[in-house]
Amino acid sequence: MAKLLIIDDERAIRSTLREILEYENYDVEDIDNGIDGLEMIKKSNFDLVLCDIKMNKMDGMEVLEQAQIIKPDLPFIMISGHGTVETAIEASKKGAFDFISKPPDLNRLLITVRNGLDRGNLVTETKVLKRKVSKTREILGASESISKIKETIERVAPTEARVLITGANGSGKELVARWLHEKSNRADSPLIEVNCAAIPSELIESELFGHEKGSFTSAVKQRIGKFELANGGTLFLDEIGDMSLSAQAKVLRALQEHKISRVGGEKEIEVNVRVLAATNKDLLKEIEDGNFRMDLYHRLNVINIHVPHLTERTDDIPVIAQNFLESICNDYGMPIKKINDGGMAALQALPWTGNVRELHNMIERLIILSDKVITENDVRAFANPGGGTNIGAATSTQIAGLAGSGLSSTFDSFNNFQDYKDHAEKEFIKFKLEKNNWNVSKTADEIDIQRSHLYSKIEKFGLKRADTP
Ligand SMILES: Nc1ncnc2c1ncn2[C@@H]1O[C@H](COP(=O)(O)OP(=O)(O)OP(=O)(O)O)[C@@H](O)[C@H]1O
Repeated sequence: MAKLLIIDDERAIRSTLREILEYENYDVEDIDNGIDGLEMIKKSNFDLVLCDIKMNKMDGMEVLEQAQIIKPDLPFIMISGHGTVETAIEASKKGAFDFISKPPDLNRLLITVRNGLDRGNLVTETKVLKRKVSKTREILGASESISKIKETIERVAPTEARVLITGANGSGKELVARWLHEKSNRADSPLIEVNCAAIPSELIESELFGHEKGSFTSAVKQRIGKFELANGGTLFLDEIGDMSLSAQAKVLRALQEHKISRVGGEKEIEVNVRVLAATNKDLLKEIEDGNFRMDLYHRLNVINIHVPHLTERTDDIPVIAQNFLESICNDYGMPIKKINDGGMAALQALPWTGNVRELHNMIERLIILSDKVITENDVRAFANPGGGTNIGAATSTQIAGLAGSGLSSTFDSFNNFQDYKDHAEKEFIKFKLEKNNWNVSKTADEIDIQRSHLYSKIEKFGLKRADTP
């Protein structure tokens, strides 16, 4: 039964409304002033409020305004004996659902209340649905390549085909995987993600297939692996190019036989899982170098979706940037800022080494640091300090300065480019980790790479906190 509150300082009006509404089976409470009315709104869950405009202690418009802060979705119907068009407009501008005049017309009152309640339900339902899909952001962009990707998703999602999603970091591979799952017949079952780069190679098999208690030193209790957890649904193997060869052999067997066994277990367990995989590596090159199994590659690569680099689809930047701008401003609860034409053109000209993820971070930075209108100067000034977007920022004088500052002897100690790059990368990561007290998430955010990548770099360079043995 819907719960209604009447706020009106005229006793006769309160009892008339109450009688009519209770007759229609609504649960009604009433109060003669706005201050107590607001207290009641705070404490109880009303579905709708009917509120007089002209009241002594607190004006109805003020009640409406304050109620909107406490319960922004609560529908308000304003009542007035002085029903003028102006008042109605003012009330609806402030967020009232509708307006009725005194003395209330029975039919109009009932229809307005019913509509108000319907609207309230719709708002709640929409919020619930939005929350449900919130992890799957719309794939923005209308470029030819993005339109083709969307078309392929529609076509391939409802099938059981395995899909290998390729593309650079932050280009949207995971988003594509999410949509393949959402639009599949498995959408009601789980989508389980495994970031193969984030898991040390000795633990990946246990992560994927689970383990029996006591199967290795730290296996203190039985563990269910991701293949089993994804049963009936989809398993997304992200960064598959970083998976160890022994784990690859086991994944291959699971794909061929639809069976797995837990580490240290004898039993074979049947699994019904659709596998999607993603990588930023060139798997054919990895095969050539002996790091990836050819047979697994063919199993995974039934359909290939390649997500191009953002610089190959700069036409999409305005639409993505505008969407990010609105959603971030909304999240911060601030008025939506604007990007002027110069600012947008400057965004389109950046190198976007971190792709759409970097664009998102950049827009967030611009919202925080710029004034109402984001200009070309703002884009230049706040281009990513940690990533590669600041290309051109180091002047020739600065470079000359570096050469004269003793760095030239450092350069000299490296014979090849790769060694120097590794050294520079290692020192940079070490510096940032130490600066952030080895908070990996914070460091990953600051230097604009995925946490999983940071973990694999830490492993690759054998980095350790100064205080660990
Ligand atoms: N076309 C797009 N429209 C809207 N948002 C996008 C789009 N492409 C990517 N994003 C957003 O950019 C961020 C990075 O995307 P995602 O995680 O899918 O990239 P990825 O290629 O899987 O990255 P990585 O290789 O680093 O794991 C996410 O927040 C994602 O929602």
